[in-house]
Amino acid sequence: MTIKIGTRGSLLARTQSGVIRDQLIAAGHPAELVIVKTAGDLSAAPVAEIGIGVFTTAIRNALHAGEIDVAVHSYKDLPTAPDPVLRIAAVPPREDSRDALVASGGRVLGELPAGSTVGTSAPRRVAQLNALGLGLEIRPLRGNLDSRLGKVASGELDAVVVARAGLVRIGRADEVTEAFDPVVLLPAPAQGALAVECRSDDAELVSILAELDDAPTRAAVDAERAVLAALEAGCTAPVGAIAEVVESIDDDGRIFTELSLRAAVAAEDGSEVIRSSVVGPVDNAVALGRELAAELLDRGAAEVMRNR
Ligand SMILES: NCc1[nH]cc(CCC(=O)O)c1CC(=O)O
Repeated sequence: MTIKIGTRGSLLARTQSGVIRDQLIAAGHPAELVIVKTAGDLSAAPVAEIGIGVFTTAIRNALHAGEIDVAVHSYKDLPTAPDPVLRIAAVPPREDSRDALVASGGRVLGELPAGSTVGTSAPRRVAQLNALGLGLEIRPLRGNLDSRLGKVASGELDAVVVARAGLVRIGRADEVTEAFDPVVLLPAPAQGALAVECRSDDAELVSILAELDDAPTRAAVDAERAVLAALEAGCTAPVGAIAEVVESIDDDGRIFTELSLRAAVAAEDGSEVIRSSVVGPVDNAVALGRELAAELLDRGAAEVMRNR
């Protein structure tokens, strides 16, 4: 039986699903891509208007209906609420999680004069860019990566901000003029990671896909998404989070691994940013995320997010 992998039709989606297909084939499991159209492909409206799950609902429906066996999602596009009959059977090793600037003339952010136009529709990016106080003119931006980059090439915009992982996957990482340190721009929870999903009752596929799982990546995205879920915020919320498995040394000089998690909530006009961080056991990722969210809420995160 050939494993049917459902994917969106964009170059990015086909490329990242193609990598999973090739890995399955290499492991001796015949597999093929099936293109599924999603609401996010049919509308150019901002994601905040079309709603959470615009890129993933149609693909999940195809999985429910048995039209496909596996779905490959950009993890950050998935709603935080788990699907009762589906399972994320693998989270492969993460690509670069950082946001990236693509500016004309090879410029970095600090070289853009006040009044420069920067395209992005993600409230999280808008909020954090505004908070830098550089006087940038933020312009709405949607569509596939190719058309976004085209707006810089054509001179319509001075720059755009996109996920670096997307450009790496489609072979255009060389167009990045600055990759933002998370201190400047905290990425979306799970940015740069993939979620490989199948029906939970498909035991054979669950175990085949488990081979593609990367435990440190899974721990990191679990923590980041726990922050988002506990803030009751979706993928369009002005919430950034990044977790990394780091090495620490205990009192006896022994090296051990821990999960380091940072998160930020920002008002869309950039007037307020609340940041916090926590370090804890890798096997406690979700609890760590909830702990950090509770601290952000204590410090007024709900108020800041409402201020949009
Ligand atoms: N919201 C759309 C989306 N979903 C995943 C990626 C990029 C790849 C990734 O983060 O894994 C993008 C584009 C972007 O944010 O620039």
